[in-house]
Parts: sequence; structure tokens; C-alpha cells
Amino acid sequence: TGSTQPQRILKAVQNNATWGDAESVIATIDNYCRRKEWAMNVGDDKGPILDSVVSEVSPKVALELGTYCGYSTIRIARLLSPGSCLITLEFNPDCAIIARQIIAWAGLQDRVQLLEGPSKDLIPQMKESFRVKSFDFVFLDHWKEYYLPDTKLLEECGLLRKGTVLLADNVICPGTPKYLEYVRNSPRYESCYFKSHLEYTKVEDGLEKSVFLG
Ligand SMILES: O=C(NCCCCc1cc2cnccc2s1)c1cc(-c2ccc(F)cc2)cc(O)c1O
Ligand SMILES: [Mg+2]
Repeated sequence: TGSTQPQRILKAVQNNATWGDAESVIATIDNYCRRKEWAMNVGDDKGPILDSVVSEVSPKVALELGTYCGYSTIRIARLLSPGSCLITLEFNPDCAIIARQIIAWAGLQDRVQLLEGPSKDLIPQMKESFRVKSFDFVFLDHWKEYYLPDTKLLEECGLLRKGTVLLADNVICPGTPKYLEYVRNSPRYESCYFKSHLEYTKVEDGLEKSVFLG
């Protein structure tokens, strides 16, 4: 039986990146996915936009929906101040196993809590089980049709506060029309679009930044 894409990405990291060096892990994954095989990482075109929003927010408690191999997890976690934490949700156990190893290779396992399971089950547990009061920053990068229901779930669970920043990947490709319509028309959000490209391609894609107004 052959290897999976996450296993091949982990091997590339173990063979080329420096243990404990997050920048080298990011560069290794981008080189591998640009030259060898495309993968659904936020990538090196949208990545700097993600970096700039995270740096601006400086979140103490952040949430990521959709870990995959941990590429954006590392991009976010490397910018967090010590004492801050990033909770990342992954539903696929095979991805979770690989992501944990890639996050550890980057030396960021102390700032990251990877939870396995569907967002709709885990989000309602955040307050009681994971002792989260509210999130300062949320990166949406999971099933595109879940962006809207999960945003409403975060609102209903009282996990957003005045000023919480939501940043959504893939709002053009594959696209999240219902989510975009909601955050761009709701009086409870101030939204703006950062035009970019689908990871490792020339296809248009972008990130939507939406500030919850309370
Ligand atoms: O599907 C994408 N990401 C979601 C997969 C994660 C599924 C999960 C569900 C779930 C539920 N609960 C908790 C955790 C999780 S993780 C995705 C796809 C493309 C793409 C693919 C083909 C193509 F031609 C053009 C773009 C590009 C991207 O940047 C993506 O992010
Ligand atoms: Mg994505």
C-alpha cells in the first residue's frame, strides 16, 4: 500500500527542515507542494496575509478550523506570544497524527492544542471542557459549507466578543458564497477582502477578514 500525501509531507519536513525551526518547516512544505505535489495549505501567497492579520490581532486565545498537516497552524503559532494558545480542530485522524508530528518538528507543540472531531461537536464544548471564555481570532479553513453554520454556532455559544477577528480562507476558490453574503451584509460584522491566489497556483482566491462588532 502506498503512502498518503500527509505522510509524504511529513517525510519532506523530516528530511529537509531543521528541528525546532518553524520558518524552515514552512519553507520546506511550500517548496514540496509547489514542486512535487499540490496540497491544500494556505500557502506562501495567502500566508503572509494570514501572518499580518495574526500579528495585528496578537491573539491570546485563537481557534483554527481545519488543521490538515499543520501548515497554517505553524504560521499562526509562531507569531503568538508565550502564554497564548491556538486550538486547532481536525476531523481526520490520519491528518491529526501527521499534523502533531509536524507541529512538534517546528517546536510549537506547547502553544497548540489539536482536537480531533467535527467542529459542530467540539465548538459547543469549548467553554466547559476547554475553559475558553472567548476567542480573539478564528481562522476558518475547514469544509467550506460549514463556515456559515459554524460562525453562527460560535455566536450562539458566546465564543465571540466585540472585536473578535474571523479570517476565512478560500472565499473565492473553492468559494464560500453563503458565508460571504452573511458577513458582508450582517450589521454585526465589519468585513474586508484580501485578494490573492489559490495556494501554489495563478487561480484567484482570497481571504475575508470579518470583525465581530458584538
Ligand atoms: O477543502 C478544503 N479544506 C477543507 C478540508 C478539511 C476538512 C475538515 C472538515 C472539518 C470539520 N470539523 C473539524 C475539522 C475539520 S477539517 C480546501 C480545498 C481547496 C481546494 C481543493 C481543490 C481545488 F481544486 C481547489 C481548492 C483549497 C483549500 O485551501 C482548502 O482549504
Ligand atoms: Mg484552505
